[in-house]
Amino acid sequence: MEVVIGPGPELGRLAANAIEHLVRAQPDAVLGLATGSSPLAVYDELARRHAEEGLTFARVRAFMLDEYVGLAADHPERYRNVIEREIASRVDFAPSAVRGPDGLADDLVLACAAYEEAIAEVGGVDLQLLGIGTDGHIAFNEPGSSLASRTRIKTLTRQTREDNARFFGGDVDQVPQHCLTQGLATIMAARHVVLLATGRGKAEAVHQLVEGPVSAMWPATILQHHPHVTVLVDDAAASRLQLADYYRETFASKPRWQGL
Ligand SMILES: N[C@@H]1[C@@H](O)[C@H](O)[C@@H](COP(=O)(O)O)O[C@@H]1O
Repeated sequence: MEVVIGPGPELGRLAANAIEHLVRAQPDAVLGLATGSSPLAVYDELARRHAEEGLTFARVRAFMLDEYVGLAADHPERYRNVIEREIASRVDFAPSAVRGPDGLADDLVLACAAYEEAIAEVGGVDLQLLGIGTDGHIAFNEPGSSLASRTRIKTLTRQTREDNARFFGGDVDQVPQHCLTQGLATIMAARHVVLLATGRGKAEAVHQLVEGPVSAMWPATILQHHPHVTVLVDDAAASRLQLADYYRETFASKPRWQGL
């Protein structure tokens, strides 16, 4: 696990570099897209590079991490619409190149199985962007999630619904209770995981992710078993890291050709 500590915009550029490097080398790469505020700097940078530097996503396929159950098709906070707004509409993905779990399916169990199959059919995710919840969840894998889980229905914790209420006019009751989410094993199958976290609210989750014992109580800790994880954090999110100085020193002396 590589930990990079730096200012927010720099983190966005580093993640965008990794994506650009992948997409230029492999134009039909498969990206994993995350919602939430953490990846927004990355999406802004990718949109800029598309507009100004000709970075193209014309052959890229993309899979979303998760989706609320039951939000109307045109609800602005439905993750499918969020991804459309924040990135898909700003670059040149082919129509239907971006897929997400169907939170409006009549048969949600079947929809989850179909989603796993769709990811497998394209050969899996090459680079997965991730945020992290204050309780250590990734995608919507709440504490207690099976470390071997696959895409399935989950119930959101009160904490997550309160954290996300800001997107629903501050009203926690408007935040759905259920979601469909890639499982921890689904995420672990991605070939490179790039996780972004900023702000003091994420400091404990980041500490557990990087330095805590692997435990379903902090689901993100499963990433310690992944061979290629990049954790991009600002000073505030890094403030509880015991080995912060070592991570800083390591990154400062890293050969630039190595990339992330
Ligand atoms: N399902 C999403 C997660 O994928 C995201 O990582 C988390 C953190 O969001 P933010 O980046 O806004 O703090 O929020 C939601 O719960």
